[in-house]
Amino acid sequence: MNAKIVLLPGDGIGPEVIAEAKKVLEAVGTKFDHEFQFESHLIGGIAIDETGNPLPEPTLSACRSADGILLGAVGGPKWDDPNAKTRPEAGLLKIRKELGLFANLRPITTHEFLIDSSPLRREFVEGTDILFVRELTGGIYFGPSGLEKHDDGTETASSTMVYSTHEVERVVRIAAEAAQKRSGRLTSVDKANVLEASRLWRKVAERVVREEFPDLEYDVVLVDAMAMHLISRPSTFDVVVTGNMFGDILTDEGSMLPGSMGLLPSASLGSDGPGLYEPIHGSAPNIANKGIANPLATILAAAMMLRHSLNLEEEANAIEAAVDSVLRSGARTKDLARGDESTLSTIEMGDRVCSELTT
Ligand SMILES: NC(=O)C1=CN([C@@H]2O[C@H](COP(=O)(O)OP(=O)(O)OC[C@H]3O[C@@H](n4cnc5c(N)ncnc54)[C@H](O)[C@@H]3O)[C@@H](O)[C@H]2O)C=CC1
Ligand SMILES: CC(C)CC(=O)C(=O)O
Ligand SMILES: [Mg+2]
Repeated sequence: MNAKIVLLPGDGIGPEVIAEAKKVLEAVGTKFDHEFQFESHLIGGIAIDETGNPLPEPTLSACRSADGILLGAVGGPKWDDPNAKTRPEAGLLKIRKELGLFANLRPITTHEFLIDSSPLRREFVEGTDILFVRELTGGIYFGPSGLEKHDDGTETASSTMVYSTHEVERVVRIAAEAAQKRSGRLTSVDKANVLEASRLWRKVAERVVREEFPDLEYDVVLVDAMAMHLISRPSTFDVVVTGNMFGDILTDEGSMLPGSMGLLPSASLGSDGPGLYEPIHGSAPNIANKGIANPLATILAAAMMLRHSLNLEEEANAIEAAVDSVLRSGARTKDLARGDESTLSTIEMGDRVCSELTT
């Protein structure tokens, strides 16, 4: 197959992990006889530096005509000035919105061969296999916001959580369909005891499940309690659907179940057009340019791209199997190593996955 893949390396460790994922995609292309054409474009802080815009028009139009989009990460202290006209993160929010990518799939699975990399005790972590479905183009990251300056020099700022019936319906359907294909359990997470937007979320989610997916085992959990249950009984969850900010926070927390943010990929999907695939982590400025970032989340995001956007299931499985086998062999980047275990660099880890694929 011929496919155009747009790479958006971004900032910090973004270019380092994207380089490894590209290498793995090239290895898969050679193994399965595909022609992947790669085009790199600007997003985030580097795009602000070069064009003044965190999502320049050429980037957006290249993405619109792509078969799949793979993103590293955006942001960093260089662009953190609260008085700046724009921020790197605005580019990421805008591309998600412009491409209509309302459903963000974030799988969290633990494996026997990685259990010792988790900071949590084995008995809590074992058997975890959760698919988070995070709403991605609504909620508090997209509602009206403002900053008011007062005469006495103080300020008032606001960010508003807004959800409409349609936004909840469509993401709950995606989650419910995924649950039907898995263990048939769906949990919706909200803060309906306090937030009006969550009360609408809960009402709509319950109706969609009752009317369209009556066979699912369905429950609702408040987000604060979910933060606890995610650690104390993660293996009891199957598919979890939640709003934009709650999903963002809970999945970073959930990354400690397998042991590192550097392991978790994500797929952002809309009703049509290309999907966008990225690790769940950010630009990790504290480890950028040191050659120690874990590239596996981005490599696994590339596998999700092959599966969901290019319909290449066998190729996606091959990447996932190669990653499993490399980890099973004991290979660890610094984030996963315990004690004085020896560690691989970002590039060495990418190389190990490639050679596993080609043997
Ligand atoms: N999707 C994106 O582009 C995202 C961007 N950000 C941005 O990233 C910047 C840094 O944010 P942080 O809060 O520090 O979150 P972060 O996710 O970049 O890093 C959190 C911690 O995890 C570690 N980490 C992250 N990815 C890793 C990897 N692949 N291998 C090994 N260790 C890894 C980092 O070293 C750090 O200690 C900010 O500007 C933030 O806005 C944050 C989250 C998502
Ligand atoms: C806009 C992003 C920085 C939000 C985020 O942290 C994420 O999508 O994981
Ligand atoms: Mg996040």
